[in-house]
Amino acid sequence: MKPLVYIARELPEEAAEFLEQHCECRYWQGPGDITDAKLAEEVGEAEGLLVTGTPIHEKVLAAGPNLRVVANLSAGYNNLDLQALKERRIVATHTPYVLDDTVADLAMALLLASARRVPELDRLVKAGQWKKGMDAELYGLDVHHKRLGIIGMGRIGEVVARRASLGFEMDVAYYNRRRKPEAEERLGLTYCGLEELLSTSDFVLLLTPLTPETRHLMDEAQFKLMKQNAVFINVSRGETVREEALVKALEEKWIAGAGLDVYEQEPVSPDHPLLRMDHVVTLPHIGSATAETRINMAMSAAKNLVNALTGQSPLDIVPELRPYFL
Ligand SMILES: NC(=O)C1=CN([C@@H]2O[C@H](COP(=O)(O)OP(=O)(O)OC[C@H]3O[C@@H](n4cnc5c(N)ncnc54)[C@H](O)[C@@H]3O)[C@@H](O)[C@H]2O)C=CC1
Ligand SMILES: O=C(O)C(=O)CO
Repeated sequence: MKPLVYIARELPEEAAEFLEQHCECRYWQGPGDITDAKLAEEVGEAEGLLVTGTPIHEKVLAAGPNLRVVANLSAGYNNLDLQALKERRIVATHTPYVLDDTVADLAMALLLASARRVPELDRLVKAGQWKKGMDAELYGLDVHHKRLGIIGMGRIGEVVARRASLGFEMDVAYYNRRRKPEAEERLGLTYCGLEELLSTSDFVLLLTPLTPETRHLMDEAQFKLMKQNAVFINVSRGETVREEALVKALEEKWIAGAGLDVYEQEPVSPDHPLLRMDHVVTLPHIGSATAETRINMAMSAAKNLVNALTGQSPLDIVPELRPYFL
């Protein structure tokens, strides 16, 4: 008999077909995105769950007595209560590596768009406001040969660093939980403390996971350290930044601008002050959202789910749970 799995989101055809071959699949039918409360109602006898971002905590796990695996269709897994999973001996997986290039491209796109004011000037042209001779107040900032400070030099951080260093000849500095001498050598990176990184970088890119240590890592004190002509880019999770502090930093011109893919509340409220600022580029959490990469991520999550249910070791067990399942 095939194991029963509950799929809490839409999947590309390839991944759905693969899962159907190996599992009996039940799907969330909507409306809208599933909530943790709804998931607790739906899980029933399922042995496996496939989710993106839905909070998975004790109440959800307790509602599914047969659960053996939670496959998270994303690289970040801050939606998972790891302690509850560990106590119930339920393995959890994520989808690293397959999205690194795509997310790094998006980080560079945000950096370039913010520095060269691409969305703002696009709006100006389309509004028929292009006058001959460009006002100096619309000039942007150079990217090439500037200093990029990356906070969180992991898989994606390294791919961004390669683009910035080799492509744009930027001077790349980084701050990380641990130093990476091999990457320093290969990519010409400079390691520095957080304060030094913030006070010397022209662009600051946040790329850490969301954890209790990184929650509100960027607060008033950190924005105050940044240079007045520096730009802040966030591609990690919204809650790594105290948004109120970012708004203040932008309103009071402690920094020159920001490029954001993620927010404390998603979708961000339409009346959020950040959306009224021309010097802020806002994207709707699309770091990995290309057709090709979303298929690869879905296949990765599906294979992890099937492996776990058929007694093979899943490839991408979240690091904190590996010691208990490998
Ligand atoms: N905007 C988007 O669509 C996407 C966002 N992400 C976010 O990016 C994050 C990073 O992804 P990866 O590079 O794959 O993860 P990773 O685990 O390879 O890298 C994270 C790095 O952050 C460092 N780090 C962790 N805590 C830290 C701390 N307190 N201080 C300094 N450094 C710390 C780690 O040592 C590691 O080097 C994900 O956890 C996710 O939240 C990932 C993919 C897409
Ligand atoms: O993978 C992730 O962590 C995302 O945020 C979406 O791709």
